[in-house]
Amino acid sequence: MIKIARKNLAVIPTIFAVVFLLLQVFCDLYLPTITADLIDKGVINHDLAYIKHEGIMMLLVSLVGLVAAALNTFFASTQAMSVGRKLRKQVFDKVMRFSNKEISELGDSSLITRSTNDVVQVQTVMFQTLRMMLQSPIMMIAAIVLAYHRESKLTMIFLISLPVLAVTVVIVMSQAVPLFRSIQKKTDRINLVFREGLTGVRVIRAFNQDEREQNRFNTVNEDYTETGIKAFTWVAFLFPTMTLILSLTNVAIIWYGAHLIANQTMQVGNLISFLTYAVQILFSFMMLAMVFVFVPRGVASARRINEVLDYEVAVKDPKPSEQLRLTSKAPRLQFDHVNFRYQGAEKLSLNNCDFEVTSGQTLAIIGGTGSGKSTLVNLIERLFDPESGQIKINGMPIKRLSQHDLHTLVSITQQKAVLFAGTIRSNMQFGYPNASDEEIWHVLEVAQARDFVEEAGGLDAIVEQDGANFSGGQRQRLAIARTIIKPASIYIFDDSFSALDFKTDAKLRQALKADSKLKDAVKVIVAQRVSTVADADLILVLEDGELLGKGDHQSLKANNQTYREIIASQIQKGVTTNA
Ligand SMILES: Nc1ncnc2c1ncn2[C@@H]1O[C@H](COP(=O)(O)OP(=O)(O)OP(=O)(O)O)[C@@H](O)[C@H]1O
Repeated sequence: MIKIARKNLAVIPTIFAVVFLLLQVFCDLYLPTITADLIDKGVINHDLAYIKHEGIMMLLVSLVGLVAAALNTFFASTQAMSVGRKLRKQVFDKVMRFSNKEISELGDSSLITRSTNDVVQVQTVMFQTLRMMLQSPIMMIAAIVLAYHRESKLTMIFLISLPVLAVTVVIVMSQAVPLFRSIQKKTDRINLVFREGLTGVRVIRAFNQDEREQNRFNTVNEDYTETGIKAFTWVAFLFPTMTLILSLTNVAIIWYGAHLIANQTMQVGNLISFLTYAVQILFSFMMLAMVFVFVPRGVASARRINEVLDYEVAVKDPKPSEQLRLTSKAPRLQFDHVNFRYQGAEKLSLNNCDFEVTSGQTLAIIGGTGSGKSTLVNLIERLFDPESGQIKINGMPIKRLSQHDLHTLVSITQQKAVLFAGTIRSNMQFGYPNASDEEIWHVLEVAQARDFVEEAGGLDAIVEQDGANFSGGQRQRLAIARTIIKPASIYIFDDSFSALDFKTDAKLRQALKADSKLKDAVKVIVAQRVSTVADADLILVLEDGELLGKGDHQSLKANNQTYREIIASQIQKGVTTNA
């Protein structure tokens, strides 16, 4: 929490918040002194001028206290909101640098909770620190000193009431704080189940598993609710108990004070101001107890946020001194004996992968499911680094390029087409912000998407979240258009043609080949169908991470058993058209 405060609180507004707080505390503490004087010197002596003077003074002090409280609240709340804004941005920026590995380790639902709920908890603690947490101890100590100064004998009552209050707070907090901590984890769990239910809603219905999912959600929801009720029951118990102690303390002060007045060892004004100090002391104690409810929750949240911010990302940029600069050489992609294994896996997912493709060439990767095709293309994008071997683009090891430069060189259509809520134009400009309408229509035409985009209403047609208002094949074509609108050296299409019918697949590949912008680039096509890869310059045949064949269609057909088997299986199924 301290780390977050140090990094994110602006100095000047924080100082203002503290200064106004101190001013407010001073005014609050000064008021009982004026009251005592007003009664003891003004009322008892029937001195009207003094009463008037002290009355105006009280009014002024109250007014200053009020303005100071308002200004403290203003600075405390704007600072707390600003800390929240900064933290959300920092978490978002960090998550943008995460690869799948980091996201799956931390969990995407948990990341959402951390950037929303946890940030709100930290924000609340920041506000309360600048408002109450500083105010309560200062007020309490100063009020005890002033009360002692007014009437030392009466202060003895606090020797009983304050320890009783402290014991009550400790008992309640020892029960409530662990419960509040576990609420955070349970929020993650609710988000996870809710999210799975949302994204998998069609599958759940198709398998008639609605009831099972509802029960699963009910279980986590009830667990969360029960924990919340238990935690707040403890808090609910705390406040009436504290109010009772406060009232009993007041009764004791009045009772003992009345005796002292009767014995003429104390004045009435002193008793009244002492009572005000007593309320301030006990009220500050209650506020401090409140802070003890929020602080542990906030600290737990701050820890969860720091865990994200301090998370060591596996793929890092090279040191500036080791970084290579981008050059405008003819594109070339090389895999130099690359081995790759997923974390914790026994087997290599890519074994001794070695090939080279140059400017204008098309590399195709074919193989069964789980053979390592996506792994290979993800390595080009540096979603993860190889265990051994090197990947080079334009002769430069990609590990020595900044990720920004690498992503400038590579443009990819992922296996699952991802579109963003907006319009067709905004989705296309995501690939190339300066793209003109003319350029957008051109790539839509190459990607065989022109017809359905025109039908949908042109470039301003709405794209819903995840592209939900387009079919799987249409989404893929839009994703392909977005990939090729970006100027790059290497274009990767990871199984991007799978949802297209044969005719569209063939037309799209032909248009890609004929496109002048892509002419000199290296094209990498991942596919399951032989017809999609047949006209590539180099075809890699993968099976279980092993590179079983390398060559063009004719040579593989003549010499490679696995490739022949793939062709045979597709002819049997009637899949190939021109193999
Ligand atoms: N994140 C991951 N963690 C661990 N293992 C993984 C991960 N992703 C993939 N694998 C494993 O690596 C192997 C290769 O997977 P990859 O996704 O590259 O296959 P693919 O050829 O693209 O398959 P498909 O055609 O079904 O997409 C598979 O055995 C898979 O189980």
